[in-house]
Amino acid sequence: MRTVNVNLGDKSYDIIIGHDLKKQIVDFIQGQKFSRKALLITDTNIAPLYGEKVQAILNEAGLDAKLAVILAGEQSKSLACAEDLYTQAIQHGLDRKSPIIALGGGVVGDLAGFIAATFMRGVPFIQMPTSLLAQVDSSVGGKVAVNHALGKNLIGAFYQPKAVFMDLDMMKSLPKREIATGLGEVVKYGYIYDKEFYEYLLVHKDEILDLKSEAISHVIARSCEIKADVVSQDEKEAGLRAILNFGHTLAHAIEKETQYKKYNHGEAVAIGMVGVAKISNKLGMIDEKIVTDMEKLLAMFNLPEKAQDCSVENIYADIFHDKKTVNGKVNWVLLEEIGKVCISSNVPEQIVKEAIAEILA
Ligand SMILES: NC(=O)c1ccc[n+]([C@@H]2O[C@H](COP(=O)([O-])OP(=O)(O)OC[C@H]3O[C@@H](n4cnc5c(N)ncnc54)[C@H](O)[C@@H]3O)[C@@H](O)[C@H]2O)c1
Ligand SMILES: O=C(O)C(=O)C[C@@H](O)[C@H](O)[C@H](O)COP(=O)(O)O
Ligand SMILES: [Zn+2]
Repeated sequence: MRTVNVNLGDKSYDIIIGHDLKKQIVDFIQGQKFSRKALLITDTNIAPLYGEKVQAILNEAGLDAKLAVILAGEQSKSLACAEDLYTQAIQHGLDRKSPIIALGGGVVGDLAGFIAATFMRGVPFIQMPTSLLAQVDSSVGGKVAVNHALGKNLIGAFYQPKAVFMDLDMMKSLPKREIATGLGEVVKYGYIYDKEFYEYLLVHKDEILDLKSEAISHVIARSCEIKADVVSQDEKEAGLRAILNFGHTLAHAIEKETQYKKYNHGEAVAIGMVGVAKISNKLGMIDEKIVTDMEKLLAMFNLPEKAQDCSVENIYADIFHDKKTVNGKVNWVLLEEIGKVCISSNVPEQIVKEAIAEILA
């Protein structure tokens, strides 16, 4: 078992990574002053696999947790779905000290966290991520949100969980495509922060894809350490935290333009990273070889480098809804070298449009 701490003063919390975390979960909950009524939010794929098992653990810890099951998929990250969950929380009798527990991938985590942040102006929140993407990224750092028709994650908050419990055994039921999507965010950490980690990914790619225990737990723990390190320095994205958005300006536009159906988030991030690497190359910041090596690494992890069914004009229009856009200027996270990025709002329109054209199939 490994523990990574997210150091945020009185909002600090632990990420517990391991197998069979029943004891850790029970001990943690019994050490809190939670009310008995709780809401365990999960989705239609995860409920039959782990819903009752986790409900029983919560019960053993003294909670009366109602299992609330949302439809699996990005479409559920909506205000309509949030409204239904508020109703279930009220009907089950939750109060201000009642915990909300997210058992699922990033969709469940972002949505449940949004409910926890807003229900009764904020109730305790616990993350139990079940997808690789959620374990390496979305369950850590406190970004919670739902989507708006005009863009991704536009309605949300920064709301930290009280604890994150990652059961590595849950990875066994994860479809292969979801492993790849998680690896999209993992690759991101190498490029933005840690060249050694990037090299580890290259050397150990087969063990990672086969979910070999040592390799996958290192990948998850190192990803959490990097994210915790960044978030601890800049919880609310005043500056540094924007590096975690590497590739996301284009990714979110691609997801929206394809109605969140064609590309998973991590796949869109892969394409978006190629896009910003191309922009960085066109600006003379990096050699073309870094871009082609990135394409090769992503392909090794079964990730796409080009997006279908999008137009340059639509993607270009969407990027202005990005949360890093200020006064009509997009703040781009650009690559300086492997392991180092910088932020720049000074990228000519022509270069952006050329790069977008090159990542569209
Ligand atoms: N808050 C953040 O910091 C942050 C970071 C990255 C991504 N995100 C968000 O996360 C979402 C993507 O997360 P995701 O990739 O986990 O998607 P997801 O939640 O849709 O999960 C992917 C699929 O895998 C299934 N699944 C999850 N765990 C499983 C398991 N153990 N066994 C079998 N099936 C399982 C789900 O039911 C779903 O069908 C996006 O909305 C993205 O914007 C948020
Ligand atoms: O935690 C962060 O900060 C991130 O940017 C992590 C991203 O992987 C994640 O997709 C995030 O939700 C995107 O943030 P947003 O502010 O662009 O919605
Ligand atoms: Zn992301």
